[in-house]
Amino acid sequence: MTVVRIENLTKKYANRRGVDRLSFEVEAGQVLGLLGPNGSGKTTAMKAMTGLLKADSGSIELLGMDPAEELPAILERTGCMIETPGLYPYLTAEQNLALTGRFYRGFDAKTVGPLLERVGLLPYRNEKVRRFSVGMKQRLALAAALLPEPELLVLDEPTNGMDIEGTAMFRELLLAERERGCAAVLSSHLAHEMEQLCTHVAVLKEGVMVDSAPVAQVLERWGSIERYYLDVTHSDGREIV
Ligand SMILES: Nc1ncnc2c1ncn2[C@@H]1O[C@H](COP(=O)(O)OP(=O)(O)OP(=O)(O)O)[C@@H](O)[C@H]1O
Repeated sequence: MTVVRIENLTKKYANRRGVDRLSFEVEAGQVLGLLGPNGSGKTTAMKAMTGLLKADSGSIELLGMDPAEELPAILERTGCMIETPGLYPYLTAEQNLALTGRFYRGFDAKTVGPLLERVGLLPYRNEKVRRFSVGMKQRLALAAALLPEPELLVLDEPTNGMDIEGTAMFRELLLAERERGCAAVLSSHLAHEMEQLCTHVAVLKEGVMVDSAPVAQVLERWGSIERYYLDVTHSDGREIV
């Protein structure tokens, strides 16, 4: 099943930066990694595809639906973690998840404890989020994204600020979600992490997708995502490594 179908997605800010005619598809059980230098348009692409930003043109289909018409139905089945996590600082970790969970039909409050355990926050469940570190907030935002048992995850630099245990936890968790048939789009600057998590990668440069490929093919031809990335982003012949 095709979970994400994006065609010619364009979103330009007033300063003409943004993304230009992006096209990609993600099937159930696939994880697409967006790579690209700072400011290349990864966050903009993720915001535009999930309706956080209104696209200028192009077509977006998520879970077989058009977000312009059926955004609530899509969000019911989607977990998002884009830029600053939308957490309530004066509530505890547990209260945050219980409150966010109420937005999802069929939410069972009994799932909150196991979810906090999955992201390693069970010992902190009764602490207010305003005292959390950056990595702890990322862990909680990840738990919130998993609340709806998503069929689609959209994660912008999810391991930013996470410690080594956190990144290992994230890897196990995403691989389990992938195994379950969940589709994901994620961005990261960690090429090695992408190799472990993604089935496909796409490289953005100045708002344009300059290349995309299945990870297996990248590893076969380039040996690593880092080499592939450096090759396609510096294809003007300059030596970089
Ligand atoms: N609200 C905004 N108004 C104007 N320009 C913006 C806005 N948000 C982003 N941009 C510009 O759009 C371009 C793409 O930004 P975006 O945040 O999507 O990049 P990114 O690939 O996610 O970067 P990073 O790797 O640093 O997170 C950049 O040139 C940025 O300066």
